Amino acid sequence: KEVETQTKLANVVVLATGGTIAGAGASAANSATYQAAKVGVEQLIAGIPELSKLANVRGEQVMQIASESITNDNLLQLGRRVSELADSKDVDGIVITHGTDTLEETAYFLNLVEKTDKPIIVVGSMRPGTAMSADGMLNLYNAVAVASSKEARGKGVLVTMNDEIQSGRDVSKMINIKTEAFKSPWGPLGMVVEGKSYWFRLPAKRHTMDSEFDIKNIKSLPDVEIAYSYGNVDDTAYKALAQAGAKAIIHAGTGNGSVSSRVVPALQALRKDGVQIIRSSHVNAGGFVLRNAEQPDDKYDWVVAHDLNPQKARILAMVALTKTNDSKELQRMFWEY
Ligand SMILES: NC(=O)C[C@H](N)C(=O)O
Repeated sequence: KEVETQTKLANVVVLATGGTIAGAGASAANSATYQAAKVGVEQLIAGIPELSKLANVRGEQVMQIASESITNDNLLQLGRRVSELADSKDVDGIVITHGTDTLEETAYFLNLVEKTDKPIIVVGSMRPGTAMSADGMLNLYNAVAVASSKEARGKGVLVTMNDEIQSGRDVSKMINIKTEAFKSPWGPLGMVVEGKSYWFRLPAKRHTMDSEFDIKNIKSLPDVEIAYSYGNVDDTAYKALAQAGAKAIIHAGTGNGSVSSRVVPALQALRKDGVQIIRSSHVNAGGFVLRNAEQPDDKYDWVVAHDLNPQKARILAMVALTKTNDSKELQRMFWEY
């Protein structure tokens, strides 16, 4: 009996959303020119017969889109379905196939709002399945392997790309033309090799079970927008975004989230009008914005995004604003998550 329970395969659901992992090109030479979101989840699963040795796998097509087109409503729809499945007794782990362009945003969103310690793995590919040396098959195999493992429980939402297990909070797409596209400034949590996971570190930030956010209590997400900074920038974009209704503006700043002197007065005025100003950095290998460095955040009542890049800062700001509009509370959340 004991042997029987030990060898019982986990039940893993693959939720498919589209992306290049479901992409198809005209020829095997097309690694970069193809259409994303073409292949259905049943075909993806059927293409990897070895999955049946890892887990009892079933698929669900939640949507079929390229991830650059994901909306807040799509995020909520996916988040709710993940939550329903996580609550179900006959589901042990969940894999989400996703386009890589916004994979880091979805993974972080789920990491914040899913109240479960069951493994949730988000996975994509850099090449369509029709291409030579396509990476989707192995990435998905690895995702199912991690989703069906007991060791992956309680580690927050994870991403399996290029044999690495990354924290969904930390990981970002750093380059768009290589299969080693996904990196975290703080390193991967582990490796997955031939269906077995090897762990090296744990996430330190609050997530899933330890999060104060719950998808079940989120009806809609507020409008949070990003304005990109560079030399010669002016305040046009910031003002336009606020006028269009943004509740918070993520300043995708240079360096330490620094703000051009041409923009500072507009941001001070917008904050006085109630818009939250959140300073992040768009430096490539990962920013690290410190409070009251470069700008007097205490004086202006601005928030800093810590090490979150602008697109991840937008996700946390949206989720946080469903609970509070107090800038001190927002700052606490930016340190803790
Ligand atoms: N590699 C990819 O998946 C890119 C694609 N544009 C997507 O995010 O859906």
